[in-house]
Amino acid sequence: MMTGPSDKGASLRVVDVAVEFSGLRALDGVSLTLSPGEIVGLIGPNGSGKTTLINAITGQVPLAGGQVVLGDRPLSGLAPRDIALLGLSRSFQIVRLFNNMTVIENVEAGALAHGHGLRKARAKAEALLDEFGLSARADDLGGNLSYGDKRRVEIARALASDPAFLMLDEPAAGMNEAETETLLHKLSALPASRGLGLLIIDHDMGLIMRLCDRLHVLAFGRTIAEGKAADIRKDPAVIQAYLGSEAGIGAAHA
Ligand SMILES: Nc1ncnc2c1ncn2[C@@H]1O[C@H](COP(=O)(O)OP(=O)(O)OP(=O)(O)O)[C@@H](O)[C@H]1O
Repeated sequence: MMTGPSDKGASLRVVDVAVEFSGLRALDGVSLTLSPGEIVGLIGPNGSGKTTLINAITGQVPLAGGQVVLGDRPLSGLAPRDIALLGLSRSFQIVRLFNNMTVIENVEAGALAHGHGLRKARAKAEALLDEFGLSARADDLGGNLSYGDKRRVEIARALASDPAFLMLDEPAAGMNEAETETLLHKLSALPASRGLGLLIIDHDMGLIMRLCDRLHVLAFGRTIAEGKAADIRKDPAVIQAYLGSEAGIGAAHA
């Protein structure tokens, strides 16, 4: 079993990755590097392979080609739990909380799973609940929370393991404008305060454009563009993929 996080400062590299489902190529030749301290947005139309890429990085789906490397350590073939122990944490598009556990227990679970003792896990969970404005909900059952609160608990739980890299799958989905704005500020502070690299999928282009240092764009399982948000907005291949107009990128999912 793997123990301990990888070297802080190491980059996460996705190299020429392919994933297949019953012969369908969901990802084909995708390469991406995520470094500590940066926020990369992973965007693309529905079904373009964004969630599959996170699943491939975190070991939830096997690779049909290419590799994922953390520092100089290949992750391919490792179980999701071992990849998580190396410092890769994630949230899910459909929130996965323990509905019959309290909010603080849910967040503690993230720390306990990474080998922290009870006292340290509790202290970490309390600090994270405070950071994400969830302290008043600490003793509520996970299942009784609003959708936006569930998403924030899931992010807090993912952070409880002190990850080197955090991958968030549509963290703002279902949030109202005020909740999204608060989330934006919390997320934008993470790379500097914790030195982590953040990979984020979201259909809210306002959020993505403001939050991300760089964007990586998928369509039909392939990379069609990567670069700075301002350049991506004007990229003809991206405009074509998003309903055929530049306004479409901002308006289609805003
Ligand atoms: N477990 C699976 N089994 C079979 N096909 C799958 C599986 N997971 C994903 N796919 C297919 O792979 C393709 C990419 O799906 P994926 O969910 O990664 O796209 P996405 O870009 O995240 O989409 P969305 O924006 O709608 O969440 C789709 O055609 C999808 O139907």
